[in-house]
Amino acid sequence: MATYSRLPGSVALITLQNPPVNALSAAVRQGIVDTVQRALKDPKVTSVVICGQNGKFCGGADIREFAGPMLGPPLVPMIHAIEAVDKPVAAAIEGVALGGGLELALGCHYRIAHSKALLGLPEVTLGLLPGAGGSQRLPRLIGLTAALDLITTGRQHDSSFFSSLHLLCVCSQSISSVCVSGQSLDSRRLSTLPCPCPPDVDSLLDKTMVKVRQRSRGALAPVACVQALMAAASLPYTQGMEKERDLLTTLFNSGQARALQYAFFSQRVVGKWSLPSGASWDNSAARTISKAAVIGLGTMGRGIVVALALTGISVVAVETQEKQLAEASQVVPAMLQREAGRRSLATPPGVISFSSNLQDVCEVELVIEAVFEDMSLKLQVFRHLTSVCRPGTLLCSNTSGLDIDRLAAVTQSPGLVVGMHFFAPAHVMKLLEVVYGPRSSPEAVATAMQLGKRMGKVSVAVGNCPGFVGNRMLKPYLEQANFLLEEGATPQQVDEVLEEFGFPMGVFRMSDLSGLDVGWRIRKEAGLTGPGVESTRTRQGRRYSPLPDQVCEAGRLGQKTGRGWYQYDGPGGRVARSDHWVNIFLEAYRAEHGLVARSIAPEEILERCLYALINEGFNILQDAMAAGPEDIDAIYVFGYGWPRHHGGPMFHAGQVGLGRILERLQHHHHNHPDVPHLKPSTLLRRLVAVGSPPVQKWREFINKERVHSQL
Ligand SMILES: CCC[C@H](O)CC(=O)SCCNC(=O)CCNC(=O)[C@H](O)C(C)(C)COP(=O)([O-])OP(=O)([O-])OC[C@H]1O[C@@H](n2cnc3c(N)ncnc32)[C@H](O)[C@@H]1OP(=O)([O-])[O-]
Repeated sequence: MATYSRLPGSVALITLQNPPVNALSAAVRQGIVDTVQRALKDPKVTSVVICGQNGKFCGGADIREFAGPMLGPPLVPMIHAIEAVDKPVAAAIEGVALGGGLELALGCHYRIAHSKALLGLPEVTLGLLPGAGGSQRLPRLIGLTAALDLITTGRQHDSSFFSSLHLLCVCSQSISSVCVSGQSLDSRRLSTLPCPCPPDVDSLLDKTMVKVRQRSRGALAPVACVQALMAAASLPYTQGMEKERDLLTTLFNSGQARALQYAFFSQRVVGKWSLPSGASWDNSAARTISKAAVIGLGTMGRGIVVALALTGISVVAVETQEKQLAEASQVVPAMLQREAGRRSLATPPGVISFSSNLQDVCEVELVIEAVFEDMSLKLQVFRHLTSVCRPGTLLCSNTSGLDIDRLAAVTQSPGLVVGMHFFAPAHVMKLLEVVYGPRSSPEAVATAMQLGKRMGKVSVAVGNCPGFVGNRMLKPYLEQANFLLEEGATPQQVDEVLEEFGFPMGVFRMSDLSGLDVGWRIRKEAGLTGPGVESTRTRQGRRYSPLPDQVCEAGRLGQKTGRGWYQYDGPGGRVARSDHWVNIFLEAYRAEHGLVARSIAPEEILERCLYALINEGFNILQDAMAAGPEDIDAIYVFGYGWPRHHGGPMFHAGQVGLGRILERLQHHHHNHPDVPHLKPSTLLRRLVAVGSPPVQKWREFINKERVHSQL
């Protein structure tokens, strides 16, 4: 709703009220229409101020209402009517003015914002465009070039940025005493103004279109945003608004908008974590950490040190190898400075002290171990930590898939051990998997989740199983990609199909970037390859592809060696070029194993890679290693480059149709009975059997099935 009050004098104050961010729900829109009418009818009122309750102007259209029928007064005519009134209307902006909230402000004749307010048009991130006149009014006010950048990226900025674009005036006191009466409104109605364009407008629009297509492959909304701004640059306002409406309708009805809105909510759902034990975000207290230590200063450890220091935590950074320590103590402060500058931090970074002595962690509250991915080494570190740290210190491991329970078992307080699985580079990547074992205490999980949030991560609580959630699902995906090479595909073919789907990098390019030796070492530890293991295509009772092992044995470890599945300009090179060596190698391999290459359709490549991964997601839900599909989807969107406009693997499964996924998995499993990952999961079968409920209902269904022991 919106409330109406008269300030002393002749100003009417309209206050939007819809916690937590005063989103423009049907009730709020109706409230605005009614209160504006009231102000117009009152002869004593000479000006109107619109503000939001609780120090937040407005977070935009109410996204929760998008799934239902349109009720209440529509936004576009409401904003237009405000712009047309003959009493001056000012938007008094505190907190946020985002999306429809900023569009409402653009319909007002004046905008006054608190210096700390955050503004922007983030609709593109929800698969939409600013469809309440924002795509037409904003460029008329700040010019086409600046509007293109803001609208196609959805970037948010503070009020001083917008003040420099003459969008608003900044004030640092209370906004309640704004006085704007007695001034002419003719030039304040943005819809009546021309759109300032640079002389090379066509070239600017063309370049932006190319850029957005490259940046967000396959995404519809950024392209529609450019098209709407083309209309603003070339058409009168009314026709521009028609174009905006048509484009918005197309986007609204697209699966991409549904996927992106789902991704918005799933990011928030994962913060409200719960464990099978009943512990959850609202019944478990987190400790506030101010001193932490990181053990191991390789790539991951360095990133973690920077991520912690950026939140103001003092860090003891420990590395026992002198050379590595000397290098890290040079590199880490520079990384911190760069990142702190980029983020214009409010909190000063924490102090980092470097040490080669594990004893130096004795005063900290939390330790993150980030040594080499080797169980015996990690066990040794945990044994040592438990003897030197103060009782009550939280001990975390950055392992990407090793058993947290085994690490906990060698400590004095197994309840204080959790996994904190960061993704490289750890100070940049948004995802954090917080891994709990059966003995992890709610306090330890809550503290790790809270710490992740402070570091700006999307933290997801996951169960302790090999590979946890993300890497466990990655395994069948990688496996299918290798099998496809055996059967006749090339790395480029597979990568192109996956990149066309929207991944920033196909599976082989990604493996080259991460380093092929990472998986090689894990397979050696699992006894799947290495000296004494027979070079067959069946190992441990199932189909196995020795292809990636053989590539490593040839000294090709990916970008770091200048060669892997592709060739690069040299060690550390970034640009992948196809390599004749790989084609010859694949031919020789097929000949050796009596395999006849066949031509494989892109659909088969996509289905086998994605559906094997999705199937494992169902197994993970079935095993209660993730609380719900949103957890898996957030992990894939924020940690594995899953295209956000496809929502996440589990959401995508729902979009494709669970029946279809089941049928295709059955088909591929029939053709490859020696690949267990293609065998459809029981949960998938059960969901199909009950009529394929929407993804939002799965969590409830799984819990019920578990109670009745159906899973
Ligand atoms: C016709 C077309 C018109 C127009 O062009 C389209 C739009 O405007 S599209 C819209 C364009 N606008 C946007 O894209 C802005 C989207 N919002 C944001 O970016 C951030 O939420 C914000 C910066 C506002 C606050 O960040 P923070 O302080 O870290 O807090 P938080 O993020 O945790 O959120 C707290 C709670 O608020 C909820 N909620 C938030 N916004 C909305 C909403 N619009 N609606 C409903 N709910 C919303 C959120 O779900 C959460 O609920 P819960 O139940 O407690 O989990």
